[in-house]
Amino acid sequence: MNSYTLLQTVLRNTPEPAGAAVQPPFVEVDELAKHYFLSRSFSIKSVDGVSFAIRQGEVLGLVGESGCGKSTIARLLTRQTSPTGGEVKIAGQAITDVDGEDLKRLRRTVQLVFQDPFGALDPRMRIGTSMEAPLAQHHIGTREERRDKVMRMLAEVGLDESFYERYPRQCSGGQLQRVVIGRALLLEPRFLICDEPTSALDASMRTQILNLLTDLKRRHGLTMLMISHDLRVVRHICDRIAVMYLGRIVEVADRDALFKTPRHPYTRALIAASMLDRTGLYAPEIQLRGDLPSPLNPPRGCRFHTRCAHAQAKCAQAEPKFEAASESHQVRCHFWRDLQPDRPAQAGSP
Ligand SMILES: Nc1ncnc2c1ncn2[C@@H]1O[C@H](COP(=O)(O)OP(=O)(O)OP(=O)(O)O)[C@@H](O)[C@H]1O
Repeated sequence: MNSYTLLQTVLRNTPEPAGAAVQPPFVEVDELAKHYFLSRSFSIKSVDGVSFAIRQGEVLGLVGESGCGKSTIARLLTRQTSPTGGEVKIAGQAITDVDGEDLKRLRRTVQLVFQDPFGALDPRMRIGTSMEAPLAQHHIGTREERRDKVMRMLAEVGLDESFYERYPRQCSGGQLQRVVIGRALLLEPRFLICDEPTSALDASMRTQILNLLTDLKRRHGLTMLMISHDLRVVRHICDRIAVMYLGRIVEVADRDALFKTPRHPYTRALIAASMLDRTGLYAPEIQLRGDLPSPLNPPRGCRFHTRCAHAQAKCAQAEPKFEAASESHQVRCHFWRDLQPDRPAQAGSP
C-alpha cells in the first residue's frame, strides 16, 4: 500500500463528527514532487513524494526545520510553481494543469498568508487601497461596495476604520498581519494556507493572531494548512499535524496523539527542542544532532538516519515505508515499535 492509499484509508477510518456525512477530503495531495534541476545529473529535491489529505473544515499543521520543503508545498498548492511529479486536488478538482478561468477561480478558492506582512503590502499604498485591489482584480462589486466590504473586514480582524487611510509604516507588525489576513478573506476563499504567519511577531502578538485565525476559521468555515517550524504554533491551532523531513513526510497524527506518543525520532527531537526554552530539560538521546543534509544529495535509506540516535544498519540501506501506528497515526521509521513513548511532551503555549 503506498503512502497516499494508506492516508486515504486512515482518513476514512478516523471517525467523522457525530451526524456528519462521510465526505471526500477537501484537499488531496498525492506523491507531490518538486525537483529543481541544476544540470542533467543534479537536482534539488525540495519536495520528494509527499502525500496528505485535509478534510473540509480541518486545520492540518505542517512542521519541520527550515529548508525541508514546507514553503515549496505552499507554492505548489497555490500554483505559484508547478510540480515535477504527483497530483493535487482541491475541492475535487485536479489543479496541476488548470489555466484560464479555472486558474482564476482556484486563486480565489485558495489564499496564502505569508510570514512577512511588510513584504506583502505595497509601502506606497494606503491599507484600504491594498485591501480593495484583489476585489477590483476579480471584478467584485462597485467601488462603494468594495469600500464597505473592506470596512467590515477591518472590523472583523479587530482594526478600526482609521486603518483604511493608513500606510503600512504607520502600523505594527501584528496590525499588518491582521490586514493581510483580512485581505485574503475578502475573496471568500475556502482553503487558507498560512506560511509561518506568526514567526515575525513577538509572543503576545503571536497568540493574538493565532486566536484570530481560529476564530475566523470557525466563522468562515475554512479548511486550513498551517505551516510552521514551531511546534507550539501548530499545537495551538491544528487538528492534525504532519511532520516533514528533507522533502518527505515522516509522521502524521492527530494533534494530541502526536504530542502524547510521538513515534518518529525526528518528531521526538522537535518536541524536545520546543520544550527547551521553558524547562531547560533536554534528554541527550532525543537531541537533534547536526544540520539538515542537503536536498541536493539526500542520505540513502532513511533520510533521517545520519542524525538519528536510534539508527541501525538497516536505516542506511532501505527507506522505511509509511506504516499505520494506529487508526489515525502513521510513521515512516523501521524501528518505531522499539521506541518507548516515554517522554510526555509539553511544548509551551505559543
Ligand atoms: N527556486 C529554487 N531553486 C532551487 N532551490 C530551491 C528553490 N526554492 C527552494 N529551493 C530549495 O528547496 C529546499 C526547500 O525550500 P523551502 O523554502 O520549501 O523550505 P522551508 O521548509 O519552507 O524552509 P524555510 O522555512 O526556511 O522557508 C531548500 O533547500 C531550498 O534551498
